[in-house]
Amino acid sequence: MSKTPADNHTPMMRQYFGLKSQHPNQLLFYRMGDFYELFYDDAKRASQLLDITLTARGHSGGMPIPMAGIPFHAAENYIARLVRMGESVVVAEQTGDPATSKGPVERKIARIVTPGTISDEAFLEEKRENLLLSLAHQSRKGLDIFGFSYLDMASGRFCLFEVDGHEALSSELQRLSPREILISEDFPMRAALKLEKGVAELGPWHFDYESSYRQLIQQFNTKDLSGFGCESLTAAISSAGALLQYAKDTQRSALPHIQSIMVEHKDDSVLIDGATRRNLEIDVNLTGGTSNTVVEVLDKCSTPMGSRLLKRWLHTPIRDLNEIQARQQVVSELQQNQTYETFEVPLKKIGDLERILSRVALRSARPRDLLRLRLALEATPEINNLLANATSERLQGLNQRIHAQPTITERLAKALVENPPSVVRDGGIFAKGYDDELDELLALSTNATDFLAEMERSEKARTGISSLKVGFNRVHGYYIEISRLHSDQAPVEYIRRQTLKNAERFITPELKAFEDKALSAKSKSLAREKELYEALLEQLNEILGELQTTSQALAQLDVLNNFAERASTLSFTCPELHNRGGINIVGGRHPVVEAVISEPFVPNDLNLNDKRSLLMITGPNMGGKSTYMRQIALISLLAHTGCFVPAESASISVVDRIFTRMGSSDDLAGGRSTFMVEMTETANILNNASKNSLVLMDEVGRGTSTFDGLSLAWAAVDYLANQLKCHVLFATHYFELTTLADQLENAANVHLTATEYEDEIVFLHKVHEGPASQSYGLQVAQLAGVPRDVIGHAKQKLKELEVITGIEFDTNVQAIKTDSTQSKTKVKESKCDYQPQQVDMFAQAEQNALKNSIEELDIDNMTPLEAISALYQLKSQL
Ligand SMILES: Nc1ncnc2c1ncn2[C@@H]1O[C@H](COP(=O)(O)OP(=O)(O)OP(=O)(O)O)[C@@H](O)[C@H]1O
Repeated sequence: MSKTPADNHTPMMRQYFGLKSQHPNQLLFYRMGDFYELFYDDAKRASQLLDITLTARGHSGGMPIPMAGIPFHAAENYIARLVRMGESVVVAEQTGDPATSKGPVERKIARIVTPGTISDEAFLEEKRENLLLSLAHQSRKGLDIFGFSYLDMASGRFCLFEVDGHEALSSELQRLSPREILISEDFPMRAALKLEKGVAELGPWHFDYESSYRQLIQQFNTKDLSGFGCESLTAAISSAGALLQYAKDTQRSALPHIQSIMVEHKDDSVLIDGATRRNLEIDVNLTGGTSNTVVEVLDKCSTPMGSRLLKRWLHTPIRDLNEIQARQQVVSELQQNQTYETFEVPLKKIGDLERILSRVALRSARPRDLLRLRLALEATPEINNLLANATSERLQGLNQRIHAQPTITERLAKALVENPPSVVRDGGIFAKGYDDELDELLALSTNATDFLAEMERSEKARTGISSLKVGFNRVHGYYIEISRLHSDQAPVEYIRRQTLKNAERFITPELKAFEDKALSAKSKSLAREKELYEALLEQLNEILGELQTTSQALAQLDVLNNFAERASTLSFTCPELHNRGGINIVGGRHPVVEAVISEPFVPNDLNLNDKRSLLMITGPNMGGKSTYMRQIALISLLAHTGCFVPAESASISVVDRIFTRMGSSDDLAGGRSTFMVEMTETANILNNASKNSLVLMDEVGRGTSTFDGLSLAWAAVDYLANQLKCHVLFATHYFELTTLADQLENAANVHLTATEYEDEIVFLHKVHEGPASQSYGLQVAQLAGVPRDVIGHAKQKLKELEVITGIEFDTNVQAIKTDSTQSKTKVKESKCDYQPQQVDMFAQAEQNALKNSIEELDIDNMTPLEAISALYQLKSQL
């Protein structure tokens, strides 16, 4: 930014600084004729981000002005790119007339585009909600309380809730994955949030509780907030006030589509922390992409709003049995006779009704939005008809909420041309016959020549003057010209306008009226179209509430219909949900792995109950342990959304939380090593799991030394089984832990099988009772392409360890084939008898080394000093 005193700047730059000072953190697009120009730091930043030329526009205050320019017709494209990068853009338009302006043309901020407040279709991702989140912090009774409120501007969905603690804060941030976050400048956890892009820091007064409260009651036109059940959520209310004001400022209008505020109760949903959400790859895979995710397999919704609602359901599984069962009933009903197919066609016509309605409310809907709205409304009676025969209560309820709107549908059909333009500005929106005045104006501007020729013909006939002509000139406008010879025959109502050498020119009241109309017909028709358009929006806004209800019901119907289609296509079954404890699954499958692999997926059972609440899972590398555990979590998660599940049958007790501690990744940016991350996640589980939680832990303890790791894993299993008594699947390569499972009353061992057949190892991916026998680590390493020399060396080393420990290891590294289709009659399963190997092996090796060291000591020839130092050395080997 320029450091020169304002007085030294040109008047235009002074105007620029005036506008810029109101938006210091946003990129200011300053309109200059056919360009938007950015100056100083904004120019530098935009040129970097958009890869556009950084140049200079003259001097001001004695210094060159860095400038980057964008042609105005291409601006939307650049703005969209910037917003996607998390930037906010402020557009200043010329509002004065350059011809009459003294000094710089007047300019005003015309719009503000920020990542979290966009509603324009071009800027939005179809299947992703675009959330603006606001966060406020309070310390209450020594707890860190975080007030959340978030708004999906493109649908008007506005929610709030509170959580305590940092873990919950980051978990919620991950669940909501907002595009823009508002925090107070004094928000204490700014750094811990690790937020860089899309964070707007506002003055603390924006979060003032009293004014926030007022903001909210004004928005909803209520006396207080008790009707929304959020009176006690003071931190959340503070955040919501800041959010609402920010949203209004950016839209520069009221927000009529925000009609209510919803309180999220954490007890209503199955809590899923950030790590679990990542591990389960709900809509984002572990590498950050969207392929091979649950959503990819599950989303065949007919409308974008259905796709977005589906994601929301998957991220917020519910615990209310009645609600789950209501959804299940609908899925069953729609699945019968493939009823879902009949809904797909009309649902596809509904399109993105939800977002169109928001643009209607914000008065930013485009003519094509209205066309799509019309098509959507035209499809609703068909859906009503289909639902008329529904038997489930939920479907009947949805039918009542889907309001066909014959009056407005008819009006839209009459109003709009077949192919409306993309913007209102250029007109051409309304069909002939919709508005007489507009028709006339359009006829005037397009048929002026016809009108004049017709007038000339009729006037000639009426007056009998053959030399009569109707013409136009810029100075005098329209006229009737009669040659001097015949001018005295002009009818009395002809008013003389101009006398030429050989002719007289006249005007008539009719021609004058035509002139008035024709000259301004174009601008008048545009103005009339705008007027009609606004009236149409106004009329739509009068029934906005009903339209929103309709669109919400249609989105629900779409998701449930999609569940029915998926259940049929992918052979999912309806799970039984209850509160009796335990999880029983027969023939369960992993929905994503099943869809991806070319071989048939091997289904597996699960039986967890009070007497068997913890399963210790062992088995060879590549055996399918992680897949098995993840499939249990996913089946459980899907069941809590009302979706059917990939299993032959499933009976699942409602869980309060799903925890997973799987895979390993470090968090170098956050200053945490792999082991630290692993332990933080473990601590979170041990501190927060309850009897009703489902806990999946994979290879806990492997990130540190064998003994430390084993001891930690041992103690964790003991705590989970004895203290927490939750449902636990614990996969491990520490075979020692299988003895613990034998000792614990409510734990059992299961293992995944592999078998050797004709010098080949075949992974059967089948879960059996009892512990596994070996890891096949070297074989898997060879399969992974570890060089033969290294495998050979490893085999040798294993042999040496065998000699030291006296234990015989399996070094028979054969050619390995992962073929689960191998006929089981041909293969002989490896025995599953427990042979403690790994840890004992190291323990034995260390004991032997210590023994050798003692034996090597020549005590007779040692000085006392040498003896004591040898003793220290031995002790250090313990
Ligand atoms: N039930 C199954 N049916 C068919 N293929 C399966 C099954 N389970 C796993 N697989 C296949 O085996 C591969 C390895 O599975 P997974 O990663 O679950 O093994 P793991 O036992 O966890 O291995 P590691 O101990 O090395 O982590 C999967 O990528 C999948 O292709």
